[in-house]
Formats: sequence, C-alpha cells, structure tokens
Amino acid sequence: MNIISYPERSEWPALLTRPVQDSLAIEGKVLPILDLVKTKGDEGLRELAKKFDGVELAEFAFSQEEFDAAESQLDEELKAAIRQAYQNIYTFHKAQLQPAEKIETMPGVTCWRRSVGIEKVGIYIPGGTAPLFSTVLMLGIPAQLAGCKEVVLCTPSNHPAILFAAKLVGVTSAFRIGGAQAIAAMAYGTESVPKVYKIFGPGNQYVTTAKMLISKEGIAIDMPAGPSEVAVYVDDSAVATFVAADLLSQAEHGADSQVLLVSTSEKFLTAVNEELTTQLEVLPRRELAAQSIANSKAILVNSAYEAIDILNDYAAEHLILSVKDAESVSDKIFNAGSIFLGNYTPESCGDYASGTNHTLPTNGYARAYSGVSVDSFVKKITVQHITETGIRNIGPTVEVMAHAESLDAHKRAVTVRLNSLL
Ligand SMILES: NC(=O)c1ccc[n+]([C@@H]2O[C@H](COP(=O)([O-])OP(=O)(O)OC[C@H]3O[C@@H](n4cnc5c(N)ncnc54)[C@H](O)[C@@H]3O)[C@@H](O)[C@H]2O)c1
Ligand SMILES: N[C@H](CO)Cc1c[nH]c[nH+]1
Ligand SMILES: [Zn+2]
Repeated sequence: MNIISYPERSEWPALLTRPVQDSLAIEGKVLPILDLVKTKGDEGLRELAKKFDGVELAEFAFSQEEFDAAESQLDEELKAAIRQAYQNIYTFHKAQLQPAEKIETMPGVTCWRRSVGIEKVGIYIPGGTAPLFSTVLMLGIPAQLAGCKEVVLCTPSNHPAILFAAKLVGVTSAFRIGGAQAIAAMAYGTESVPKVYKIFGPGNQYVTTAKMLISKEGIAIDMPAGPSEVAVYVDDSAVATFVAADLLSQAEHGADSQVLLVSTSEKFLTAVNEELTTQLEVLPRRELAAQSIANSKAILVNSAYEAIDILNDYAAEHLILSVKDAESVSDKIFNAGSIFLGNYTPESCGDYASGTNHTLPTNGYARAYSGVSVDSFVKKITVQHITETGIRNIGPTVEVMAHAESLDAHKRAVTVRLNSLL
C-alpha cells in the first residue's frame, strides 16, 4: 500500500477520493437497462439475464422445490452459523422497535407517532462474485420486525444459503435476477416480479446507479451502498497481523473497494505493508484484493488530532479503531457508518453475526446517511387528538397564526368549533 507521509491539509481532499468511477459512463449503460425492463417486462429481463449473467431462464421465481432442497443441500455447521447470526441480528434490531408514546403538549392536546411497516419492499442480494447470503439476514430481519407485508428478493445467485436465509426471514417471493435489471424489475414491476415501494440493498456500480436513477422516479431507496470500504486507525497497541487481515477482508470484496490506514507511526505502517504481502499470497481472491490494495493508501499523520480529522473527512463505511482508549476516541468520530473498537473486534464480525447491520453508506455518504435499521423499513405516522378542553386551549394560538399568514379558512376551521362551545 502506498504510504503518504505527513500530507498537508490542502492535499487531503485529493488523497481521500474513492477510486474514480465515471458515473456518466455507468449511467449511460444503466439507463437502457432500466428502459428495456420498463417497456418489455419479463422478455427484457430474459434478454438481460442472457447478456450479463449468461443464463437462459424460463422462470425467474425460485420454486417451492428449490426452497425445500436448499435446506438439505447445506451442511449442518453452516445452517447452525446462519441461525446464530439470525438470533444476534434479530436481538439487536428488535431493541430498535419503539412503542408509540402519547405526549400531551398542552391539556387536552395529545400527539403521538405510530410506526407502520412499509407494505411492499424489495431487497437486492449481491451475487456477482460472491453469494452474500448474510445480506438476506441484514435486510430481511429488519423488514420482518417492521411488519412489512410483502418482501420481494432479487439476486443473480442460486446459492442454497440465500434461499435458506430467505425462508428464515419470511421473504414472500424470490427471483433469480441480478444487476440493474433487478432494481428495474422491482421498481416498475413485470409480469413475474411485483412492484414495490422501497428498494434496499448493496451491490456493484450498476446496481447502485440503478437505485439512484429509479429514486428520481418516485421509488424510495435505502441509501447508496456501493463498493465496500474500511478505514483503520492504529497506534502502537495494535497488532500488524490483525490490521492487515482487516484491510484485506474488505479489499477482497472487489477491485473497486478501498481501504485506508492511518497512524502516527511509520514503523507500524511498514509492518502492516509487509504483512499485507504475506497474507495476500494465500488468499483465493488475491487478484481482486491486490487491485483494491493498489487503490488504497496508508497515511502517516503528525498527531492523534490530525488522525481524527482525516477520519471524519473520509467518512468511512467501516472504521476500526485499534488504539488505546478506543471508546473515548470513537466519541470524537462524527462521520462513519459503523465503528469497531479494539484489537478483538474484526469488521468481519459486523459483516456476519455480531448483530449490527452491514448495509452501510459508502463513498462518503456516511456524512449524512445512517446504515440500514428497522427505521428504514417503517414509516412514522403522526396521530393527534384534541378534546373540547384542548381546542379551547390551543384554538386562539392557531387563529392568530392563520390570520397572520392570510389563511382565513384555516382560522375558521378553529373558530367554528370554538363558537360551538360558547
Ligand atoms: N456497502 C455495503 O453495505 C455492501 C454490502 C455488501 C456488498 N457490497 C458491495 O456489493 C458489490 C457486489 O458486487 P458483485 O458484482 O459481486 O455483485 P452484484 O450482485 O452487485 O452485481 C452482479 C450483477 O451485475 C450485473 N453486471 C455485471 N457486469 C455488467 C455490465 N458490464 N453491465 C451491466 N450489468 C452488469 C450482472 O447482471 C450481475 O448479475 C461489491 O462491490 C461489494 O463491495 C456493499
Ligand atoms: N462488508 C460488506 C458490507 O460493506 C458486507 C459483507 C457481506 N459479506 C461479507 N461482507
Ligand atoms: Zn465484507
């Protein structure tokens, strides 16, 4: 990894840019895909499956037989691991459910918010280079807890673990469709695929661009969750072997992934670089990981203050703090998707099973977006009730304000009620 020593603050923006993606060129490829699905429905999906996934499909929906067979195709060890992950993710997300609390703002005026699951949601499960069945849990569990009635799953992979996890989370229909065309199918609906109101899930640049484009057409999306990334901040309490392993764990996602290492110790950065070389050699996905490491940087900074500033500027999807007093350092971080503290909290645990969600904002979106949670799958409907006493209390305030806004019909809606109580 390229070590950049003591860069000036003015150099940070250029240093911290993600691997360049020509978004206009990608949009140019994705727009015709969206259009084909919109105009030709299932027939368009068949053409695209052949072109981009090399498969000829008569039916897109996974059948009941495929769901049933999935369970017997997986070994017990994997099924037990998936069930354990399900339990932890369920427990963490269940605590996010908030009961509606009735608030009396003034005597006789009561307001509250009710959480209602979005009726129809679509979840995209990446499967181009690896079948990410863990993403089924990360999206399906909050959808289940939120009470979404229809959960439509699309994935280019037919890995049995995806179907096993889909059954656990209660997905209502599942289709073997990948890429931008899957997003289009769920956004517009086709003869086979139901149209949904909100689409969730990470994916490659085609998937992410498709989500951004359909969001301009009135379909909600969770957030732009593109190529995975991790930033690691280390001091001399860290362990170079662990740090290199963490960097590679995200680098192996794809050539467009990026990792960032920040430290005040040059010696440590060099030690991690040596470890990276050794560990890369034995990785099955070393080609992808090596390309991603080549896009990445190790930054040597002057002080802990500078390290924190640079991490907040970068706004990483994942941030590992392998430093002394990691929790107090984490209090100073205000831009990150998910934070991992200390030497024994590898980011992989959050990816699979500790309980937190792994669908997180990438590419600096952590400055303004949160990762997926139960909240992402619900709408909050406000409700209010005003009694006769309440309208006497609040009515005059509303009359004065409505009159001042020159909206007399608003004022009258209060006045007629107040007059009826005279
Ligand atoms: N941010 C997060 O929360 C998060 C979580 C998990 C995974 N990820 C990311 O998801 C991505 C998964 O990518 P992937 O490619 O393995 O799987 P994917 O399922 O996202 O994409 C595969 C699909 O891309 C389409 N495609 C391939 N080449 C194409 C082309 N030239 N033109 C148009 N469409 C094409 C194909 O239809 C294929 O089915 C990785 O970048 C990973 O880092 C992010
Ligand atoms: N690191 C990815 C999110 O950025 C999620 C994932 C799934 N499987 C392994 N990792
Ligand atoms: Zn990962």
